[in-house]
Amino acid sequence: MKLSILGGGRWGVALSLHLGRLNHQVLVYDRNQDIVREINRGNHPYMKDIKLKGVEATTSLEDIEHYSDYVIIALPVQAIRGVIQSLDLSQKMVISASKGLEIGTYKRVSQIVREVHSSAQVFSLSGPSFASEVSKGLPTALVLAGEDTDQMRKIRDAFFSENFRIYLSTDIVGVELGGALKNVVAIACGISDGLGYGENARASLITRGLAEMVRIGVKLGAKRETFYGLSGMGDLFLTASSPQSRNRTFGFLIGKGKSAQMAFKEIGQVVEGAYTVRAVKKLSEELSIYAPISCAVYEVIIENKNIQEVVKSLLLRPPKEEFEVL
Ligand SMILES: NC(=O)C1=CN([C@@H]2O[C@H](COP(=O)(O)OP(=O)(O)OC[C@H]3O[C@@H](n4cnc5c(N)ncnc54)[C@H](O)[C@@H]3O)[C@@H](O)[C@H]2O)C=CC1
Ligand SMILES: O=C(CO)COP(=O)(O)O
Repeated sequence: MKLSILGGGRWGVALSLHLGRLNHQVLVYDRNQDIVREINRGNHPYMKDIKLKGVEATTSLEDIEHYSDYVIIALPVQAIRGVIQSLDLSQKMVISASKGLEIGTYKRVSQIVREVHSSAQVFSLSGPSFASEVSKGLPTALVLAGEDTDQMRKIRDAFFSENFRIYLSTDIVGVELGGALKNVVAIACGISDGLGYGENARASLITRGLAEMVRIGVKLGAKRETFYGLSGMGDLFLTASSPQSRNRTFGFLIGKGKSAQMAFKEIGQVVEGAYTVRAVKKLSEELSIYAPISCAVYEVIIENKNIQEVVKSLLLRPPKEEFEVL
């Protein structure tokens, strides 16, 4: 199969290597000439010791348009609308592998794609999957969500390997929201770790953060159970507890006293939760969704409020009266 990938960052390249190993032909698009050159010369840091003939890269969106009916999106979410407006995706099968919400519109990636290209078929690939591990072919399990189950099976079969298990879901809302919302909770966990609050605090944030993700998700039309699977709890657990995560690291640096600007600079890669948090804050206000952890993250990284005071008011908020499962 031929597939194109929008985005030659860590995730786009890791996916291209996985697909290349399965003998698919892959064309990666990125605006950065240096990345495109590295991929074409086979000297990208992820390509050491891997020689694949079928993986190429381009800076031309026109090349992408003519290459394949299957287009994977692995761009930072805030860049997606701008890039796909310059492409005709109307007859394409679009697989979003990006995780986040668009600032301003609060839209999920599949909604952005459908808004720009109403007849495109859109799927979401999500779950616990650090790019560095996928690039090395280490075992990973993901969820592919969408509406057209025949097409989903076809994509699943093309991507599937013993080290890349794919489960299917028809709850694209829940799968996309799980991938987007967990990044904000991971920032909260990073802040807590950076402040030295310990593992009890982190476990509580993960668990109550999941409750918050469920509340937001259900209100937006997702199925509750989806958040207890790979694309929800699975990815939350990975991102919130691993030093490999950019979102957790971003929070960690802030907990250690750095400003958001300094933390962005130090990481030098996309930190999706730092954008998604703006959408979550607005959604929680407009839809009256109780999301104290995400709102605390917003106060620290966007409003620059005193971190100790934000944490204190988070911990001192009144106990919940109602009985809950979580
Ligand atoms: N890195 C990971 O482990 C995983 C990342 N993801 C998701 O994939 C998406 C991309 O993440 P990464 O690849 O890690 O980011 P990255 O920071 O490594 O790379 C982003 C790439 O996008 C390119 N780019 C940015 N704006 C562009 C534009 N307007 N036009 C063309 N190219 C543009 C940059 O040149 C860069 O190569 C994010 O939504 C992330 O949450 C999902 C699963 C795993
Ligand atoms: O989504 C990811 C792993 O599933 C990557 O998380 P980070 O963007 O925080 O590194």
